[in-house]
Amino acid sequence: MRIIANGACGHMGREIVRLAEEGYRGGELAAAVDAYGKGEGVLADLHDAPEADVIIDFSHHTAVGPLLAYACGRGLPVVIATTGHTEEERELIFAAAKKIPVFFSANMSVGVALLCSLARQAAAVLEGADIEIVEIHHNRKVDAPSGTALMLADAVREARPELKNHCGRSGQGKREQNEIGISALRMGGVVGTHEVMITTETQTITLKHEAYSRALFAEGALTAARFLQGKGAGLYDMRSMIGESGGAE
Ligand SMILES: NC(=O)C1=CN([C@@H]2O[C@H](COP(=O)(O)OP(=O)(O)OC[C@H]3O[C@@H](n4cnc5c(N)ncnc54)[C@H](OP(=O)(O)O)[C@@H]3O)[C@@H](O)[C@H]2O)C=CC1
Ligand SMILES: O=C(O)C1=N[C@H](C(=O)O)C[C@H](O)C1
Repeated sequence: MRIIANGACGHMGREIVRLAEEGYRGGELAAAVDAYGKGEGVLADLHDAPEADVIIDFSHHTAVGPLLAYACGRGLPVVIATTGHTEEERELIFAAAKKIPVFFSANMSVGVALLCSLARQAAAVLEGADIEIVEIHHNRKVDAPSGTALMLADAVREARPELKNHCGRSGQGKREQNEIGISALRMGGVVGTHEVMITTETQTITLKHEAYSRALFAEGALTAARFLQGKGAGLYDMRSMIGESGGAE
C-alpha cells in the first residue's frame, strides 16, 4: 500500500512517514507532501506525487478542498484526520465520498471509538443527567473544542437528541437542562485527553481516555488506510472499521 502523507512535516505527519517507512500494515511511503515543502525529499505540491494507493492527511482543515479535488481526479482513497472543519469544508468531504472512498474521523484511536460508545450508553441509561465534556491538549493546538469532543457530543446526542453544545462557560446564568457543556484546556505537551462526565443529583459516571503517544493516532490512520483498500466510494469512520452499526458508511 503506497501512501502519500500530506502535512508530512507536522507532528502527526512525521509519525505517518516513520510508520510508512517501517512498513506498518504493509505501508510504503510514496511521497511526503507539505504545502510549505520543508526538508529534504518533501514535495510542496501534491500534483508532483507519484502513483499511490491512498492519501493520509494530517495537515490543516483548510487543505481539504484542493486535497479532495486531487484525490477525486485520481480516484484515490483518502484518510482525512484533520479537525476544525467549517460547514462548507464538511460538505466538500461528504460530496467527495460520493466519488471516492473517504475515511473521516477526528480521532483515529479505537479507544476513543469505545469511549463514544460508552458515552452514548451512559447518556441513555442515566436519564436526564447533566453531561459535561472536558478536553485537554498541547499548547500548539489551533482548534477548540477538539474534533474528538465534538464527536463525543454527537455520540451523546444519539441517546439525547434534544441536547445542544455549550462551549465554554462564563458570566451570569444557570446551566440549561438541554446542554452538553464542553470545556477546552490547552497546556504543555499533552497529546490528547478527553473526559465525559454524566451526572445526576446522586451520582457521577466519569469516562476518560488519555493518549500517551501520537503513534496511537498514526497507527489508527494506517489501519484506516488499509481498511479503505478495495472499498467503493463512501464515507467511512472508526465505527464502520470496527464493525459497529451506525457508522458513517
Ligand atoms: N484524527 C486524529 O486522530 C488526529 C487528528 N489531528 C489533527 O491533525 C491535524 C494536524 O495536527 P498536528 O500534526 O499536531 O499539526 P502540525 O501543525 O504539527 O502539522 C500540520 C502540518 O501541515 C502543514 N500545513 C498547514 N497548512 C497546510 C495546508 N493548507 N496544506 C498542507 N499542509 C499544511 C503545517 O505546516 P506549517 O507548520 O508550516 O503550518 C504542518 O507541517 C490537526 O487538524 C489536528 O487536530 C491530530 C492528531 C490526531
Ligand atoms: O490536535 C491534536 O493534537 C489532536 N486533535 C484531535 C482532535 O481535535 O480531537 C485528536 C487528538 O485528540 C489530538
